[in-house]
Amino acid sequence: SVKAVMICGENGKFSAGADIKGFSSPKRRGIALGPIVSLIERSEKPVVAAIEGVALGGGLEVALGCHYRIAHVKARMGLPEVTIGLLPGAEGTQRLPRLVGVPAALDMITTGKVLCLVIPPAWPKTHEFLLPMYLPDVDALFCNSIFLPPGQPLGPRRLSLKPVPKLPNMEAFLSEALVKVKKQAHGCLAPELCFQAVKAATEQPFADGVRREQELFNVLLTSGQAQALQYAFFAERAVQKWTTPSGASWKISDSVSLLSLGLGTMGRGIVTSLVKAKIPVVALEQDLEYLNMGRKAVMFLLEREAMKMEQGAQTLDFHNPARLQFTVDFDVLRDVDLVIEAVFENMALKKEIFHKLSRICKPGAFLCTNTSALNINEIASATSRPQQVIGTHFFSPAHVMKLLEIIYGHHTSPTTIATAMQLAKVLKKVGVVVGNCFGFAGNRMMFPYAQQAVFLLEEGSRPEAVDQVIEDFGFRIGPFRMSDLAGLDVGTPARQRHGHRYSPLPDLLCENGRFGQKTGKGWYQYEKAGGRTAKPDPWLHSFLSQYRDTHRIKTRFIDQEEILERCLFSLINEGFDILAEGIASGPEHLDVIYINGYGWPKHRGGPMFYASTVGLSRILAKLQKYSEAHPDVPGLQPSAFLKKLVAMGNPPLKEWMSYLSRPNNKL
Ligand SMILES: CCCCCCC/C=C/C(=O)SCCNC(=O)CCNC(=O)[C@H](O)C(C)(C)COP(=O)(O)OP(=O)(O)OC[C@H]1O[C@@H](n2cnc3c(N)ncnc32)[C@H](O)[C@@H]1OP(=O)(O)O
Repeated sequence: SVKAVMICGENGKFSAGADIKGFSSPKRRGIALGPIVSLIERSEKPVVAAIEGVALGGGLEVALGCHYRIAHVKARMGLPEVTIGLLPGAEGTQRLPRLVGVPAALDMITTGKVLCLVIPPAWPKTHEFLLPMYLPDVDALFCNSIFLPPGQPLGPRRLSLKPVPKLPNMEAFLSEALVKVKKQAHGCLAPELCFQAVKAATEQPFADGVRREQELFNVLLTSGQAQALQYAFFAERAVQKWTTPSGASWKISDSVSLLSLGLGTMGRGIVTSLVKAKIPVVALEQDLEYLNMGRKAVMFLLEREAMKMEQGAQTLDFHNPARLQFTVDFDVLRDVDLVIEAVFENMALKKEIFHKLSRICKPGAFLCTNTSALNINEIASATSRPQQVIGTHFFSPAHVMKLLEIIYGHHTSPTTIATAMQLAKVLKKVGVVVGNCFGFAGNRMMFPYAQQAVFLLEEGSRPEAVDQVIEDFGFRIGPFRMSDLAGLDVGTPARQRHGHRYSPLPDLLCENGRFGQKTGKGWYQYEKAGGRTAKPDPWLHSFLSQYRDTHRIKTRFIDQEEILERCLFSLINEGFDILAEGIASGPEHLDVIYINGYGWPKHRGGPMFYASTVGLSRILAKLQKYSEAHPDVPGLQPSAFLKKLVAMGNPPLKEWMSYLSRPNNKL
């Protein structure tokens, strides 16, 4: 007597797909979702997927096996398997191209992007709750009637029986698409295998395509990259859970007002990011000329962001003074709830400003500093409310980069930490709480990495060789291209001495007017000042030779292994010290910082996860070897904590912190 079946989710969500934890569980072995989807499709009774909230991964694949799909206007759909190192392994790579065509299916499957419904303006508003599923750029077949026509044969509704829509130039299209996929993958395997699975749909009958999908799925399932990406998925969520026994919290509501102080590069990005999050913001500068320059730059950024959004400028509402105001009048400080200071990186200046803030701001206001390295306690000491002072280290460009490093000082209260974490959440950033030390967690680990890169040049390597190795590893940009981009005159504390070997090379380049891209010359040469295309520079090569001759440094050939290990293992080594000192509360925190703030390739899981896959004993042995060969080079002497973990038999990453006796009392 059943007429039709409707599959729906619970609590406003259709399905987030397979349980990601299960992929590494032995219980999962042998269970497959594809045959269940096929069974649904073969049903003699019509089956409808009613999609509300998210339909992701295996969830969307179930919907693709149904004969009809209807969706709530706010539904979000996607096949994000590629982001966790897999492919849609429940026949999704074969059904989706049959439904939406190869270009749209390839785009969804190889990027994992999650799509919202785009409702054509002409559609009646009366059916707001359940609308036919409609995705942008998609074949009209995707829009189904919400009424099941009685007695309609189900054959044409079974996607597996449909042909993949032809393209006039399929072969050319696929070769171009593969080039694009490889370029964007930066060494990650899953996008290319996703591509291969969709390609199979264009070449083979459904059943053969499914077999190919399974083969490729199994390759990915057992790959280290899938494990790294799944670890990163859970690590990102774990580090954002910050609670205190007292349950300290702070809500950012519409009535809260924030002030950003300083409209340099960082301040501009911070203001843009606050406006994007719809938080009322006042932008304050000390000087009218800087204010006007800053205003122009912020407006430019906001116009660009608005263009990317569906309803554009209207949604951001940034011409409304109640939402965004520019001023040089420090009196506005009296009314704001939270200040983010982003002035020049200079302790005396920051202290002067914090003293002023502390005098003018209302007693409850939180005072955040966007320093990237300076001592939070010293900044807080200039105020009468050190408990409300905290570091909020944004990464450039601040309206794009996902990381917010949150640094608590000696006196910072739990409520202040909770506030900064809440700020990160509202800004859709990943907030990671760390302790106070020079460079905090992220930059402190970056210093030895940058230092090693320069030492390698002294010893015989070239910027392009070092960058190539690091980029082949998966970083988007190597240390020298990055240095040229940021500007060589932007203080990299890699030049600090502390009684160890120090390389003056970056300073010498600055003395020669080579500040990087902005002057058209740095570690590389560029087509013009401000140019972006880095070319190896013969001038630099002969400068390096002369430098080595002057200092009687014997040039030697440095292989790729040494470049990679000295740069990355010194960074990881510093990470072990940071953990031992309680600056970060776990290796996951350092990994999330590196993936979201420093371009560490996600498919390698972050530096500490990578260390666990390389093996701690190997890392220790290599550090010992390099530090013996270069006893004067800082950053290569193995961390005591690393040695301890090796002595304890190389325990798994999740147990590392249990080998430390000093618990971190704030986190
Ligand atoms: C039976 C055999 C099956 C074989 C199937 C083969 C093919 C199928 C493959 C897949 O389906 S792979 C999974 C694809 N799905 C995803 O990648 C979705 C991942 N999740 C998200 O994108 C987001 O979590 C969300 C669903 C959009 C919700 O985001 P929101 O910001 O609202 O909350 P979160 O903090 O992210 O998540 C809450 C909570 O839920 C956990 N979680 C979410 N999705 C999954 C999942 N797919 N598996 C396991 N756990 C998941 C997440 O970790 C959070 O947990 P807690 O931190 O609160 O413990």
